[in-house]
Amino acid sequence: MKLILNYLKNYKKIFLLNVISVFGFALVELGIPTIVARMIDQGISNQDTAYIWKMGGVILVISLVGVTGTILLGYCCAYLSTSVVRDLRNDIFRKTQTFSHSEFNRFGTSSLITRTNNDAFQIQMFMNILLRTALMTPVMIASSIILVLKASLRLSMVILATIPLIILGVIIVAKISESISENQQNSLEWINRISRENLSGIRVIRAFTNDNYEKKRFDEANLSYMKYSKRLFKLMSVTQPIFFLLMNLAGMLIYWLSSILINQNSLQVGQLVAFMDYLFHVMFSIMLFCLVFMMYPKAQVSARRITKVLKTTPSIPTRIPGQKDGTESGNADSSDLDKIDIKEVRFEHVTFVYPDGEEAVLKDVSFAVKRGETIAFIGSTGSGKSTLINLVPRAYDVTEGSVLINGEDIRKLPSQELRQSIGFIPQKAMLFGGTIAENIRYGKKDASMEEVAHAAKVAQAYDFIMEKGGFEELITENATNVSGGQRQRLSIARALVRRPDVYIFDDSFSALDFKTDAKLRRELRKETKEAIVMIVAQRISSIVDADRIVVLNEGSVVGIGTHQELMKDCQIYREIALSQLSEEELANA
Ligand SMILES: Nc1ncnc2c1ncn2[C@@H]1O[C@H](COP(=O)(O)OP(=O)(O)OP(=O)(O)O)[C@@H](O)[C@H]1O
Repeated sequence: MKLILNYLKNYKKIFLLNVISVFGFALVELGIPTIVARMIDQGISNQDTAYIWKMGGVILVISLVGVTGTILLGYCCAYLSTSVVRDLRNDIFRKTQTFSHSEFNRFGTSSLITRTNNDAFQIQMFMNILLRTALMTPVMIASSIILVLKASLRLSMVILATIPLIILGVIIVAKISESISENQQNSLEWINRISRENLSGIRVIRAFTNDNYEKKRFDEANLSYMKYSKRLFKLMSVTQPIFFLLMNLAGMLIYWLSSILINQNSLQVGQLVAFMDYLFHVMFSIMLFCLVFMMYPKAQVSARRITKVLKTTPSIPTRIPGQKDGTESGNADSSDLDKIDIKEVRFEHVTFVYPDGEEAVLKDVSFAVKRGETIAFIGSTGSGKSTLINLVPRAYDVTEGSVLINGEDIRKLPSQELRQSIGFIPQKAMLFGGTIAENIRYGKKDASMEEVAHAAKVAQAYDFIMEKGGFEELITENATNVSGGQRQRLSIARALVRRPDVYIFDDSFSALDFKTDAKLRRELRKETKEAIVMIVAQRISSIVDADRIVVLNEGSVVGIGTHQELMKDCQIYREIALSQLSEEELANA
């Protein structure tokens, strides 16, 4: 509720219109029965045709006001609920943009998608009902009760006795449905996760003929969602008939009492008709109120899940261009950000433990690299190479020790400005939907066509781009129309076009053939002469000519030096090298 009110504040005028239309609607709904009662008791009983015509005219005018009010109410509700949910989705999206890897790991991608889409939709549905009924229901209930009391005190007792029963029932139903709704949302998250994995991993699933296994996994999640949805529907299907039964019983009691009162001449037929109308309005308003109450737990669960995202403080402050801090919205481009002129990257006794991990993945790592130098990292899988280079763009912050940029602790530098000066080529090349040119320009939004083409040439991507039909060729979803090696070369071009101070290649040449790898490195050397180059590689041939090679073993540095120095002094490096190249090849390296 607090979440909705916070966002509603931005739409005060429409909200006011919403309130006015609610009162208009209530006036019409309650005014007509009073006039009908008069028509019966004064017009029909006395056969006063003129009076009947006059009252008929009043009913027509009031009905027209009612139609206008209803249309206006519908418009305001739709406008407010869709606008608030759009703002909410934007804020969730902007907030997640400020998250560091730790927050992404904590929430999980599927959960963030469910919160942005489904939870926000639940809020929209709830708001739509809430805005229609939250104001109208109390107005209708209060006015109807006053009118009912005025019409007949004795008959009113029946209604007044029924209301507490209904309210008690609603509270019980709301309590029961809250936990069911929470489980239902969690099941939906589960379905989303399996769907995502299945759609993106379809090739692996097929290759391992695990279609049936995946089907079972999906069925399980789907069944769980169905189980909780069924429970909610069952609850509703029991609640509604009981409510109507209660309403009919009250109606029967009123008719019975009325017959006695009419016989005693203490009630007129017109009054009874109006009374039944008011009774209907009281009950109907309470029913709408019940609906809000029943939807409330579900919306509350969604609001709680969304608030959790919005209230999360990123462990590494990230300023999105145009935003003053991590929460405000902004539309500025990354080119509006200043760049940090990086001249040196230094690791001093760096130890790192993942937020959800127990053991240190990096232990007391120290090295330095300056402009114009290439530093490479090698080691067995899981030795901590990717973790190490991810500390440079502040995907995570160190646990102990420090990473220094130009002698200053990285934690004191604004992360976005720092990232502006880094060209990161991840282990798993990621391309976006759009043209090849757009994908390369992702590194520099205002890059000219010459710059794009040059980057593609250096990355050895130009020839295959031409063969594919040029830079305007579309990359399909999940980049299925380019091979693994082509994907890597495009993501290298994307970093090159940026001309950053620091290049970070995380095993980015692994899918290239030896010839292309060698040619690419030759071209890269010319391009990155003035920059800091950090390369993670599995292949010795990719790093032999680096100025310095850091050998990692279980998170610790076991050797630093040139290829020749390490061949002499580092046992682990020698073993890796000899497992890949012959003595002769190594001697010529
Ligand atoms: N997000 C994470 N949370 C917890 N532990 C992680 C996370 N990412 C990696 N690790 C662990 O950290 C260790 C180092 O992983 P890292 O990816 O840095 O190794 P690597 O040397 O790059 O391996 P590879 O050559 O296979 O890519 C591994 O034991 C891995 O399981």
